[in-house]
Amino acid sequence: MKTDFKIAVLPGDGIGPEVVNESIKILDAIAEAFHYKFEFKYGLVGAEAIFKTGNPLPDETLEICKESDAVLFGAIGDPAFDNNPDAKVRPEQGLLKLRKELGLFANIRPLKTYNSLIEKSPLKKEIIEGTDIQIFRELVSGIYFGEKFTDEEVGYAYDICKYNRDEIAPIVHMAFQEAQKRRKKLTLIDKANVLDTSRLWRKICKEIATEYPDVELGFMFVDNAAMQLILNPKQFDVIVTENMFGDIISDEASVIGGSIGLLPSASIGNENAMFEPIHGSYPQAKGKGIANPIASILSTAMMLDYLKLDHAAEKLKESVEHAIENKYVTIDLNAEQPYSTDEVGSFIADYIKYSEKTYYNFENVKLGKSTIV
Ligand SMILES: NC(=O)C1=CN([C@@H]2O[C@H](COP(=O)(O)OP(=O)(O)OC[C@H]3O[C@@H](n4cnc5c(N)ncnc54)[C@H](O)[C@@H]3O)[C@@H](O)[C@H]2O)C=CC1
Ligand SMILES: CC(C)CC(=O)C(=O)O
Ligand SMILES: [Mg+2]
Repeated sequence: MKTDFKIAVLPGDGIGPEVVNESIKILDAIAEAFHYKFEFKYGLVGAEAIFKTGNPLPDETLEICKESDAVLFGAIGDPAFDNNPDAKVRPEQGLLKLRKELGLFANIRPLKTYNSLIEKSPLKKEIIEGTDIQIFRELVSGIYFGEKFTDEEVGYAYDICKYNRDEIAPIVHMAFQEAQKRRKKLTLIDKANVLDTSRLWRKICKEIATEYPDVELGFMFVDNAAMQLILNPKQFDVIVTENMFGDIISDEASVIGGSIGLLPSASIGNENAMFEPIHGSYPQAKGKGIANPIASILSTAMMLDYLKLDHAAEKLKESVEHAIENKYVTIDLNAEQPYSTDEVGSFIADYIKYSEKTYYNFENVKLGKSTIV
């Protein structure tokens, strides 16, 4: 079994470095508890990379990612660019190019509720309790990657949305396969009453559905889906959707869980994989130690799953649940007694180390083997 892993670490901008730092702390704890070795190689991306090199995705960063077993990504984005519509080079271009170059066609965004956080959501308890959704967002095509044009003088611009079968079918298969492992319900969210691209998605979904007869396939227009997600989220099991709709509805859906700072994601390709919170660089919080690190930490758990370190991934998810159940959370989830980004990360890391050692001791005593710790 492989025990040594090369991890590319791209902290990025704003709160990116702070939350990724907690993920590294967690991986150090996992390495100690499970006897794995993680070798970290850091790369520049986003605004930080533009400031230092003029390029939002330097070649060296891409190389580091391609040579790694997995990529851990923080967030990019900076007000210097958000407030300047004339900027020709932008941090977001670095992230988009990275996803494209690594072929990360499927962005998987799980969403669930935690019993101790139910009251944190502005939505009613009976509506959200027990919500468990997997959003499969297409990540390297669609309007974010189509041809663009701006004529500032006349005030004219466009962004083209294009899809072809090869860009749609792989993620649809993935979503069907996930639904088969779960409650066997897949919903395509689209705008097929208006968009040709959406009609193509529907056609391909219907064709592929014949290969998964045990899964119930449904369709919903994105405007209705935006409403249904907060009116009745439990009707959804697995959602599959195009790039921009997936981006928007997943931020909306994060309200169900209580904070966007909880939502992780895995961006999967045929040869590479990257793990990133769904949130952005939250520049207002930069350096204040208030950012919720759990989205990054749960993205790390998804990375451990991807690396087939199942026991470590389970332990990490259990440790996060333990922190949440004990209200060891940041200000977005507990304004009365908030813990800092660093304190939440350390609490989770310590739980991994302590409880894993206890676990091994217990097992060894039971099985009569020599003690590992
Ligand atoms: N994947 C990425 O790197 C993304 C980057 N961005 C970039 O991030 C910058 C800021 O964009 P916004 O639209 O403000 O989105 P954002 O996700 O950074 O922040 C929106 C709001 O979500 C909350 N939030 C976000 N992360 C949180 C965390 N870890 N803990 C607690 N609360 C958290 C805050 O209330 C914040 O005001 C922009 O430059 C944007 O382009 C936006 C989305 C994704
Ligand atoms: C900043 C965008 C490129 C990405 C985004 O909002 C996301 O992936 O959630
Ligand atoms: Mg987004």
